Amino acid sequence: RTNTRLDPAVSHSFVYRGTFVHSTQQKALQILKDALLGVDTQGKIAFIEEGKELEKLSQTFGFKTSDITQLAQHEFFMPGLVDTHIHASQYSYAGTALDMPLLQWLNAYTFPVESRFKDLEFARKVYTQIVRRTLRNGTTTACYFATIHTEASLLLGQIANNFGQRALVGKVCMDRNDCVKHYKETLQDSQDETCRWVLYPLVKPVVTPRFAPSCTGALLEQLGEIAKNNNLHIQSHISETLEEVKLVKELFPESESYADVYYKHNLLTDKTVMAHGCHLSDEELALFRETGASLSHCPNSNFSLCSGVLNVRNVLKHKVKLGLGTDVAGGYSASMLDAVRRALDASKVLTIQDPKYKTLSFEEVFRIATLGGSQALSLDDQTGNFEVGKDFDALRINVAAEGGPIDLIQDEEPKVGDDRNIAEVFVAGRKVVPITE
Ligand SMILES: Nc1nc2[nH]cnc2c(=O)[nH]1
Ligand SMILES: [Zn+2]
Repeated sequence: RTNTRLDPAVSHSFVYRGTFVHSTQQKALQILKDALLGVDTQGKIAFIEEGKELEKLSQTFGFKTSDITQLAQHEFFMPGLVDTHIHASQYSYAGTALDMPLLQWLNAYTFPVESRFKDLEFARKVYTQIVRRTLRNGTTTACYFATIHTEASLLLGQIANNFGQRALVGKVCMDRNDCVKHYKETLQDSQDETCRWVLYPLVKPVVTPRFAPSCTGALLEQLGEIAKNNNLHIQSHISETLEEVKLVKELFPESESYADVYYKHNLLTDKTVMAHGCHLSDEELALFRETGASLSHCPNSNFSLCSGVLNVRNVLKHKVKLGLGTDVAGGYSASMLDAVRRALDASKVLTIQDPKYKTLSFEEVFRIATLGGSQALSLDDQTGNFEVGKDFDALRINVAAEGGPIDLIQDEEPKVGDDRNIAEVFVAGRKVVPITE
């Protein structure tokens, strides 16, 4: 299917004036009032400067005052949210089946549902719904797990691209599954199928060993090779539960730690994102730092499956790159704003357990959900904040949205909103929400 809406030739340059909120390396939350932001025909940020520079900017970039869209008092732009870990294939049962710990949950619910993605019509239905839902919730970049089925995984990439969502899409690899015996593949198939990929402007492949217990050492070895030879992104799970850590110790007795299993197979690189990491040791975090690998914090999932609580302060202390993830359907919500709230809750749990633990501020979590996520996915040269030269991935927030969840009482009050406050979503300068098809 061709989609003229996504043809770069039809996009126009534009300018907004008003409040812009984003994160930088120096400041967790920077609020730019009365700023002018221009987007070029390639969807990139051409300038972001103070309103008083209007004269100079309009001359340099050749726009008229009448070309500027003025934001209202109760509106602002923020960077798009980056979901660093989400299972698109598990969306059909999100919000159910959270009554077991991880390893039982995988066998009882996950593997049987994922087996169904051999059926492309089922895949199309679920994948269309998850892309629409996450876009409406402000996820401009998603790092997806699909299933072991290549055709369906390619379809997910096509759907994300057609709706205009930036995405990494992973065909899941697993050659070990003793519980749902037909839901696995041979080593050779896993390898060959991983190498089949169609390129879209917004969508890239990500090498995806499910996690160490689903893979033989030989498969991990091959996937590490493929990633290295093609300079590909890598994603998996690590140290989500204690039971899983114990299992990995038994399956890979020659490795010093869970992180060492991935490290030995060349799967910890500066383009790797590992989900969870709740039970990683300081030595393992140091290995992440050394290799440039990152973590995806998925607090809703960690609470829902009673897996653990990630000590984010300790991760940041080790200077490991960190993003936020929904981990649908271990996490019951596909909303990154939910992930933000749960990340704050997780941090407060640690403070309740130890009053000396410094709770994360909402500014810090905002940064992890935007700039942090882009760094965790090694996409921070393209997205994550409003720096000149990056793509314009942005949410137009209306604090006083009609039918929204909050009331404006005093102008400056910080408030917690939800998807009803997300009026418009832009990816690479294209308006992708409201969805027009
Ligand atoms: N939460 C979660 N953890 C996993 N570990 C291996 N597979 C999965 C999965 O599908 N979800
Ligand atoms: Zn997961």
